[in-house]
Amino acid sequence: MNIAVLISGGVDSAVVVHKLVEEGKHDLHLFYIQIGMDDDEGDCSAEEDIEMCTLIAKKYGLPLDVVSLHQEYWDNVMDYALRTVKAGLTPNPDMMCNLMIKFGYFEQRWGKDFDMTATGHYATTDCVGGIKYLATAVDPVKDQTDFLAQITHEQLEHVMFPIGNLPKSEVRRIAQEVKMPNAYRKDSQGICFLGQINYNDFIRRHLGVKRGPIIEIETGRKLGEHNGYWFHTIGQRKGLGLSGGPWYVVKKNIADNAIYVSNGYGTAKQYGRVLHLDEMHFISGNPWQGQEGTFEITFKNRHTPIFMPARFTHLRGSEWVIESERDVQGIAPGQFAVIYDRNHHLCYGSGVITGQKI
Ligand SMILES: Nc1ncnc2c1ncn2[C@@H]1O[C@H](COP(=O)(O)OP(=O)(O)OP(=O)(O)O)[C@@H](O)[C@H]1O
Repeated sequence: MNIAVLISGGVDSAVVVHKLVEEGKHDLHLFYIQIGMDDDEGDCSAEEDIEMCTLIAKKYGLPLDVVSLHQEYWDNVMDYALRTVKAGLTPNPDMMCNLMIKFGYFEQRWGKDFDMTATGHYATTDCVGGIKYLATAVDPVKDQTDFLAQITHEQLEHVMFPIGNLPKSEVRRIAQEVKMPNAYRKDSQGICFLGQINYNDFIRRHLGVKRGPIIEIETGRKLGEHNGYWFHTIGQRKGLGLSGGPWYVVKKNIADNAIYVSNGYGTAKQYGRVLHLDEMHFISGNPWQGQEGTFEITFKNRHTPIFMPARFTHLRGSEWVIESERDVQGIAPGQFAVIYDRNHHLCYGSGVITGQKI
């Protein structure tokens, strides 16, 4: 098979290369996607990544192309992130990055010329009734299906995740055993390609600062001031600068730039059980097509190893409702809720959270 391998300079995608080479039956072509910062400052982390990718390509005698999707990234992913926070909602840039960059523009320009594209995402695929589904990784802590749940079926058909069936510890062990140049490199952190930049700095640069009140929701008492509702997300605790905490953001009022908070770890205002979804996207089609009623699922509304059991009901069009069996912390409109089967093996897709009723 002719395979395009997306490598980042990190250990996961390096082990993907090793595993595919080991299979001994593929022609591999490595690609590094360059994004760069939004100003034209040099990007040292990219230089280091490219150096690492070059060493990996040399080690296995494989071709490596460094391709740029700089403009596409800023025009799509970051524009989406800014529009979403400006509307008072919570974005998920990683989700959009996979949909639009790694499996979007990359596929259209380069991936399409190969039989398959391989990445180091922690995810798997499974075939049920002749249909390919996205499925969870064996390592629940590393599972990244919640960042992949917007991809299309066409994209899924063309992608493979060669390390999704390995625990992270095993991936590291392989990297050390084969003396991969990055075997001891730290895992990347942060949003997608933006590992190195501070997200708050980015928002500040584009949306500026606008002082507004922080109000205790139960009493209406003003407790302090914030620098703009766009810096705060429902369910968030950090960065409020209030004493006598913990304080959690439980509501935002965009019109008057007010943030509402509630005190204490167990504050009821922080939790909900009902999540309304719109724009529900099923990667491999609606698994309950033609069936009426309520379906048993598990779901996530944030990047966490915990899958929450729930019931899932179709309302109308692309609107669905999740009724969680347990309290859900920080239900943030704009975020995606990712839907899995009851055993959290198959990932069916995701929808955008529009609101909640407690
Ligand atoms: N700059 C890039 N160029 C090409 N592919 C990339 C790039 N960044 C990430 N990828 C691909 O997407 C996968 C998941 O990216 P993520 O940012 O989650 O990295 P990760 O899980 O730390 O993996 P790695 O250890 O390979 O960096 C990577 O394993 C790689 O296949």
